[in-house]
Amino acid sequence: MSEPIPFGERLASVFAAYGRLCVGLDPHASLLERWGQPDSAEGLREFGLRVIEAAADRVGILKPQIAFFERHGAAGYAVLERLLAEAREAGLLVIADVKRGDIGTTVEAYGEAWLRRGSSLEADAMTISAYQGLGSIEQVMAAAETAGKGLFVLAATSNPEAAAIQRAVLQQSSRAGHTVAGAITQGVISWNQGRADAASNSFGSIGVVFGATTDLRAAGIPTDVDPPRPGLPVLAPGFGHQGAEPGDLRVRLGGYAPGVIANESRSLLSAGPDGLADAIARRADEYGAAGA
Ligand SMILES: O=C(O)c1cc(=O)[nH]c(=O)n1[C@@H]1O[C@H](COP(=O)(O)O)[C@@H](O)[C@H]1O
Repeated sequence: MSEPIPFGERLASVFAAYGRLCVGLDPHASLLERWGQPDSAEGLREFGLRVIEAAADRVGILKPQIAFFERHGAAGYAVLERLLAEAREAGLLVIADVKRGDIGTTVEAYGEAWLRRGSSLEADAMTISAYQGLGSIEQVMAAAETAGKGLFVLAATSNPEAAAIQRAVLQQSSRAGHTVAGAITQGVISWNQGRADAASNSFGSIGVVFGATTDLRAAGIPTDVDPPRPGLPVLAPGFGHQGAEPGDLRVRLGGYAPGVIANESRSLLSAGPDGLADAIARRADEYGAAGA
């Protein structure tokens, strides 16, 4: 196998070619109905193929939400395998939104499922939870980098219920006094900075998830900071349906803005199969016009 290109480098190329919009592949039952598709594996396949067709060459990043495929059991996973392969063949950077996490040895198996080169579920990156401690996912962070893959660690998510836990202040640890969200963010930044080739990379390969609607300062993540070096990839859902707009990006994300992947799912998918390509192109232009 050829030497993999680091995920952070691939992300930088995608930003340069297409900007930061990421199309969310979230086949909600209500959307399948609106698209005239059955709520079945066949419906998922048709829906997914149309989304990939509309996204390819208009944006550079696709985020399938795995729950909507898991609803259909093995048949849903079979469709997902095909869609992941089609999307990657179409040149899209694919972030599998799986939100996995567990003790170290088990979470390593999740990493192999979604990020191992040649796996039937191979994606370019996955979302992951550090609720069992950032140390529990270190092996996956290392394995992802070796394979040229990325990870997005949940830090300050977009759902309002998250605040009580994510804003809690650590009592004991080298990051005592930081919020949970702040400590995870700093841990990921430090990890990227500790890589041998950190200085030559524009982006690290390990990123975080910040909700675009989240008050990051209140979550203990100051945004009036110089962008970290290497840059921190930030998966930011919450644009579109959840209320954030392209023009808000710099204000909300501050020094983290350069690494932001702006995910939109329902706001784009609700344009239906016929209007989707135009909706994606229009929205990609809006991010560009907002200097975002
Ligand atoms: O990790 C995620 O992608 C995620 C994190 C988060 O904090 N909030 C959030 O909405 N998401 C996901 O982002 C997508 C948002 O969808 P829309 O609200 O329809 O744009 C869904 O797939 C969510 O599961």
